[in-house]
Amino acid sequence: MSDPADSDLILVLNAGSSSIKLAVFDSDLTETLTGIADGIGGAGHLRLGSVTTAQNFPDHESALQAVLAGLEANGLPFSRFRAAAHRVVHGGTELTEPARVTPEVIAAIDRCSALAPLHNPHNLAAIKTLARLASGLAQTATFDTAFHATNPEVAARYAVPAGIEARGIRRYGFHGTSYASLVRHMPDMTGAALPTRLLAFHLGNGASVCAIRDGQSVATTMGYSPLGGLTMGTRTGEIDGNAVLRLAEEDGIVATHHLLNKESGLRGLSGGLSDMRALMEADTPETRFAIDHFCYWAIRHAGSLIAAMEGVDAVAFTGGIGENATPIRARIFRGLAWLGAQLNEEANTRGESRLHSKGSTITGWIVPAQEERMIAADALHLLNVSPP
Ligand SMILES: Nc1ncnc2c1ncn2[C@@H]1O[C@H](COP(=O)(O)OP(=O)(O)O)[C@@H](O)[C@H]1O
Ligand SMILES: CC(=O)OP(=O)(O)O
Ligand SMILES: [Mg+2]
Repeated sequence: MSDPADSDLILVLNAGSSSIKLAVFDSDLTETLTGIADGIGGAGHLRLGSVTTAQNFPDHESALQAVLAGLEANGLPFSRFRAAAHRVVHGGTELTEPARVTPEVIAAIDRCSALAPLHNPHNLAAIKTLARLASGLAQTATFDTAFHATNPEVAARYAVPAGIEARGIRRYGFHGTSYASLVRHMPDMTGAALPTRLLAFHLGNGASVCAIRDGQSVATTMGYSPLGGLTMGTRTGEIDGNAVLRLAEEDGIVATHHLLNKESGLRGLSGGLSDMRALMEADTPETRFAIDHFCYWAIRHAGSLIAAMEGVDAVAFTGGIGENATPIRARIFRGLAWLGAQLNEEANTRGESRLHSKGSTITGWIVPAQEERMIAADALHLLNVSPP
């Protein structure tokens, strides 16, 4: 047994569709290491701290094995960790709070796998692999859906009969870990209380917008799965159900699933590129249209969410695009000019956290996504409340 004083670190794992992000935190929530294994499914990379090596990752299992071997090589064997804390994308209606991983929680996550097919199976695989390789290690899970459990029923329900709703066909919403961390950290950043009506844009590969009233989610753009709402890197966003039915009938369910989740969105519109930085650099008519589509739908959905919270006091941008894609952020903020939003162009170009100009009736902010820190904080809370 290692000295418990040596095993005070939290390992956070965020297993996505093609990457596994990791972060290590100490008991003061200081981040001591970050890394990523990406390109899963082919030729990939493992980055730990500032060191990147090219590696082949045929599947998630091999990527996770490489992550764990890399941690060990960096003096971080399992015995140094107090817990492994996971981002789990879909918690359904059963898992609306962070949880210690137990056989019952694993079974509940499994039941949600069909609802988030690009994410949950990988989240679960990481949990099961760690349970096998480090059976004594405590594990916790933080659910992306949990933050939206406060949505009123009228926002969460689809207009389907009760029997269909009872089968779990409802709007859950995602990126909740990111929105929860935004709510927690924004007052420290701005030096003011959290705005009453906050419109938060999480713009990454997956993208969504959330209406946050008094710190609680009241509406969001994603629905039953992370496919709905905004135009995304490879996902359609909103699409008519009958169009989906026709595609499934003509092309089959597997091909339609792949099309909607992996070949659409920016990739579909641009003819191949899903990465916003690459799209901006390419600057062709197709990539320009794809970017127009992304911004138009972000603004149009924003209008719906603003109506749901009866106005807006502040706008926050987070995620890889929200934090870094200067012209995209500018277009979306300018898209709210009809409400009195005025961008400070220089501040936006410099990537400053405060984006609005003096006369703006709505404040605008960049708030870096801190999903991993949130997940580690949840784990520490769970461990301290109910130690193993
Ligand atoms: N400097 C940048 N300029 C424009 N886009 C950027 C920049 N940095 C990152 N991005 C974009 O952010 C997106 C990835 O966001 P991220 O939040 O990391 O995604 P995810 O966590 O969903 O995989 C990509 O489209 C990427 O091109
Ligand atoms: C829920 C979701 O879309 O997550 P990501 O943006 O990481 O793909
Ligand atoms: Mg993300």
